[in-house]
Amino acid sequence: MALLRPCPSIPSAPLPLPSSYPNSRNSIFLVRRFPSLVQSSHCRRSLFLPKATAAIDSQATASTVNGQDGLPKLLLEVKDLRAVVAESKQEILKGVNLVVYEGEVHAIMGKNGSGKSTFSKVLVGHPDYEVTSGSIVFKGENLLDMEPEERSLAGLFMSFQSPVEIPGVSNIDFLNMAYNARRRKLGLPELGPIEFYGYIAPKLDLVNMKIDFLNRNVNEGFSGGERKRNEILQLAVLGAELALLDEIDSGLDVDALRDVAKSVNGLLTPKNSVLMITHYLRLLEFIRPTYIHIMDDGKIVRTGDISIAKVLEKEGYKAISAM
Ligand SMILES: Nc1ncnc2c1ncn2[C@@H]1O[C@H](COP(=O)(O)OP(=O)(O)OP(=O)(O)O)[C@@H](O)[C@H]1O
Repeated sequence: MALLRPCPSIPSAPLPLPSSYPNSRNSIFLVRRFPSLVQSSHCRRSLFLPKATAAIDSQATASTVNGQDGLPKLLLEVKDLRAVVAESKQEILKGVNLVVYEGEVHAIMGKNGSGKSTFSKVLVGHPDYEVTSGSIVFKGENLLDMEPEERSLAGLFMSFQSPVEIPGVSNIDFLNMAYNARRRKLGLPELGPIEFYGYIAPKLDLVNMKIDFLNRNVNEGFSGGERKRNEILQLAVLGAELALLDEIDSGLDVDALRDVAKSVNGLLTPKNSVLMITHYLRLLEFIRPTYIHIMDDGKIVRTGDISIAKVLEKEGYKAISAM
């Protein structure tokens, strides 16, 4: 809660979200992840000006990664990770091991219910799950010691399988606050609404989104494809070192899939990494993974290259277990 800032015009509690709201636990999680956003964005709602100004160059991503010896740096190391559903104590992750270096693209595939989404949610600190043993080290720091918001500020980004709506918070305010939270963490000055508009406007082209989406409330009334594009816009704005993309291909038509994949490829640099969850080869043909992992019953049971996905597409998971 270190970033919680007072806003004179609204009460200090986070936005009330109706308990019947679809994905309301995820919404609450989002609010917990960025407690400062919701409050501050109320203060700034009226400040958005629809005219572009000069683009502001972001230093947010570049300054946190180094690599003096020229070798790729270890970004994420997960060792024997076990996790249970917090409420029922049912074990979902049963000893996950994974190593991600900067510049790599990893894909996790696996049958429905094998634990893929749970794994990515545990990485970002979703409160539905408790880690019972194992370790997660991100950029040399113990991720399990960090609050969800700290993880995000440290450079971890997650796009949800079903991106949530945030009623009453405009997209541009949300993104401006999230971006400024990251800049504060990096010791950089915050961007005001006009400067931020200059920063974000060129990124809309990258995800092929119309400008009016910025003034709409976060994901409210967005189609499935628009939500996915909006997630990638968030990623483009925040510039994460490790992006966890959970089924960004689901519900996309073929053109939208190509657009979203192109946007993700446009964000890849030798210094950042992507961990994507998918069921389909078609995404992996657009975003070529360095490694493909197969998850089964809460563990990674196979790791290989694109040929694994090809076998899977043709012959199903039985063929993988026989390999
Ligand atoms: N919060 C929860 N409460 C109860 N059960 C849960 C919870 N989260 C996950 N599970 C269970 O854990 C198992 C793994 O779920 P998870 O969503 O991680 O699977 P997945 O591999 O991502 O599946 P899919 O491919 O269908 O998206 C499932 O049996 C699911 O029902």
